[in-house]
Order: sequence, then structure tokens, then C-alpha cells
Amino acid sequence: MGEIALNNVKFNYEQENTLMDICVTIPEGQFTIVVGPNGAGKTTFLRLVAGLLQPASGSVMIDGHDVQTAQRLGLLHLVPQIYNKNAAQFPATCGEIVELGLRIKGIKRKERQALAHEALAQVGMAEFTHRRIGDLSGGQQQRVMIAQALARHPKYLLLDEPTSGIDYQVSEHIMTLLRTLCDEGMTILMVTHDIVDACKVADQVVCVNRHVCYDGNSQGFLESHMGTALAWHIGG
Ligand SMILES: Nc1ncnc2c1ncn2[C@@H]1O[C@H](COP(=O)(O)OP(=O)(O)OP(=O)(O)O)[C@@H](O)[C@H]1O
Repeated sequence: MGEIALNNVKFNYEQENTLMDICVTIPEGQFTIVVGPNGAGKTTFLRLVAGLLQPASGSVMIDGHDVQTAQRLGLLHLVPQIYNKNAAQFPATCGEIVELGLRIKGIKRKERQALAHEALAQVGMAEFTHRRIGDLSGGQQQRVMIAQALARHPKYLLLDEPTSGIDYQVSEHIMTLLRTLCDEGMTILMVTHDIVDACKVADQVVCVNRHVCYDGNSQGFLESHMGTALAWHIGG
């Protein structure tokens, strides 16, 4: 069985101790959510797993590989936290954006287009295939970026607050879709503030507040901590 393993990871920006003593295992085939208050280090945690940041000490291993090797093998795909609307003003259509990830895989044009259309349909955006991404709302752009990840079908799908700015009905649909993908074998690692809704579909909760406050099953997290005013303050 594969896994993402963070072993004694420490990370600092300018200030000391952004993340400390992070020892977490995310098993293959599970749906794991990362929760915690603003500024707790959740995005930093995800960027360390994606290889966009390097630990000051400790290691991140993916299926026994270092992150750079895992990237080269195409094991990971990160959907970053949305989203600077100005960054999406380039003249590409939604279909072309989704296809981008497939070019790297050397898939031929016709097949790329079909896969892109299918992925856009999965997030309810098929009718936007030929629209410029810069003309879409922030939530619609976020759905296109999720479609891009789905089309690539990575083993490990990392998402940073994928449903922020997305309306409740579509959020629910995306959560169900991610659960289905997980049941079909994709490993999901998602940062979220929608703790209650995410716990309904997740297997594992990692609660971070510079260090790991909770690492266990989602039902246990809800039962033991959702009665408290700020669930993530346990142990912090
Ligand atoms: N590029 C950066 N340079 C310096 N400090 C940073 C940088 N990015 C984040 N930080 C700081 O590191 C800490 C953790 O930030 P991070 O974005 O990981 O938190 P988060 O838990 O994802 O927060 P939120 O829930 O608000 O998105 C915060 O104190 C933040 O101000």
C-alpha cells in the first residue's frame, strides 16, 4: 500500500515555527481533510506535500519516493486555493485549460478534447468548454481548475479549499464527486473550513494549528470535538 508520509516536518517562513513536529501518514485510497483556524499552516502543509515548499527539517515521502520523484512520476496534482481573478485573464478557453494537464501526458488531441469535456461535465461546466476562462466568475473558474485535476486522474489529488466561493448545491455535488473518486481508488487530501460537511465524506481528519492537534477518523473528530466552540483548539 502507498502513502504520503510526513516525518517530523518543520517549516518556517520569516517567523519561527510555522509548522512543527508534523508526523502524519495519509494512506492510499483514503479521503483526508486538513482543518484548523486561519493562519494555522494548512496551506503550508499542502504545499509541502506538493513539493512547492521544502521542509527546514524532516521529510515528505510519497509511496517511498521524495516529492520531486513523485511529481516526475505524475503521482500528484494540486488544485491551489483560488484565486486571483486577474491571473485568469489570458485568452484560453475552459476546454484548453483542462487539456493543458493532458498535454504533459502525451495524449492525442481528439482524446484530450473528449477527456476535457468529460471532466468539465463532472463539475457541471460542460457548456463552458468553449468560453474564455477569464470571462467566468471566481467559483466557475475554481470548478474548471478542479476539472483540470480530474482529467489528469492523479493517484493523489490535493485540494486547497476547493469549494470556497462555490454555492452550496455545487459544493455538495463536488464533495460527493470527490467521495466517488476516492471509492474508485483516488486518494484525496483536502484543506477545508467546511468541517461538518467535509466530515460526512472524509475518512480521516488532520487538525493542524502549527502542530498536529488531532489525527484520526472523521466521526471521532465530530463526536469528540464538534460540541466545543472551536473544535480545533483541542490540544492547541
Ligand atoms: N509566503 C509567506 N511568507 C511569509 N509568511 C507566510 C507566507 N505564507 C503564509 N505565511 C504565514 O504562515 C502562517 C500559515 O499560513 P497558511 O497559509 O499555511 O495558513 P492556513 O491555515 O492555510 O490559513 P487560512 O485558513 O487563513 O487559509 C500564517 O501565519 C501566514 O501569515
